[in-house]
Amino acid sequence: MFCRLVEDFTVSWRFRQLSHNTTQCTSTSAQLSLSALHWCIAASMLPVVVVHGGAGHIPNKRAEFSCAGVRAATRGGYAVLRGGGSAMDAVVEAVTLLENNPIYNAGCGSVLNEQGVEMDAIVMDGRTLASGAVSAVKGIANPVQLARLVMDKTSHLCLTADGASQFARAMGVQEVPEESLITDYARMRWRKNLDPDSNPVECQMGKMGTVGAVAVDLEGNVACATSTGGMLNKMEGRVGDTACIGCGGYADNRAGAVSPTGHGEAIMKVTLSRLILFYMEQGRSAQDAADEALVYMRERVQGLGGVVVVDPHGVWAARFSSRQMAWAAAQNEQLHYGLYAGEDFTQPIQDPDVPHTPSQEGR
Ligand SMILES: NC(=O)C[C@H](N)C(=O)O
Repeated sequence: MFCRLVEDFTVSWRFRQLSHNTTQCTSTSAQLSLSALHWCIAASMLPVVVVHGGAGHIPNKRAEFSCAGVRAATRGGYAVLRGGGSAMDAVVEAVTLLENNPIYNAGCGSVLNEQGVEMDAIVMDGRTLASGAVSAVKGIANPVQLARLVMDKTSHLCLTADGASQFARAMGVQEVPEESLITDYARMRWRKNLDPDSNPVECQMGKMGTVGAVAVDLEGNVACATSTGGMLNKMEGRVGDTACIGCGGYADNRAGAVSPTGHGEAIMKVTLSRLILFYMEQGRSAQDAADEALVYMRERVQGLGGVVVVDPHGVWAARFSSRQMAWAAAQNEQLHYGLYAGEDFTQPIQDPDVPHTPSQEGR
């Protein structure tokens, strides 16, 4: 509807130029006020969804699967938005698809600790600042959907461990056998990590794989969702950044939305998601705010990670300080994606997914 409106004003492609230099508006033939112009520019950039599949060091053999998965999840989230769905519906859809994909450290594919799989997830709605989270939850396929139920059906922000499981049962969420969430790869990494010769930092970096999404819908509402199995070999009951508001995600229609990935304890120390939105409130772009916060996290607490960010007008960024982060974004019927710093490949969203070899694969 918004796009059609922009066309009705017959200003077509010039809006793209004008979005970079609004002072040119005096030369446009359309008689629009500056605020109407800004509104139309913003509307022409909506909807948008940006997804990540975890920051870290992704083994070459898994890189293309990781990239294909974020592209598929982005298409899923974008279809929801194009059908008039809310930003919240879109991020939950995208993260559900990623939780169901065994390549990531979330839902099926989660890393193991001594207790098996313990998962964290969060959602946040930028319209009202409503949020829901679960931590150390076991035996369910889609923690992100349980987090949404916490938001929608309780007066609390976070439920943990057994309490979260009881709530899931009360809500009729189907329990799944733990075995169905454990992949051979997760088992292999767990065993390798127990090896006295293993390097725990390397093990962690090889299996980050948290998933997350941010979106702006046609109404200009923002939302975020993040889901993870956490850190390999974490202590039983460890609550990571993902379940903590302002750390593992934040969304506010007045500023934007963020979903992070990386070393959870570092993310929590700098409240990474809220820090990025704070920088945006000070006037920084999504990209500059993300870069500044990631530098701060590296310098202040030696933490590496990555983020996807949107502002309410649909300006987005996917940034990371780790070696890689699989990410994808959809906007204006274009799919963007990348894995290494500086990559931004594009293809029309309706084109069939073509397996793509990341440019630096094999390094
Ligand atoms: N892979 C990750 O991003 C891990 C997650 N942030 C955690 O610490 O639980």
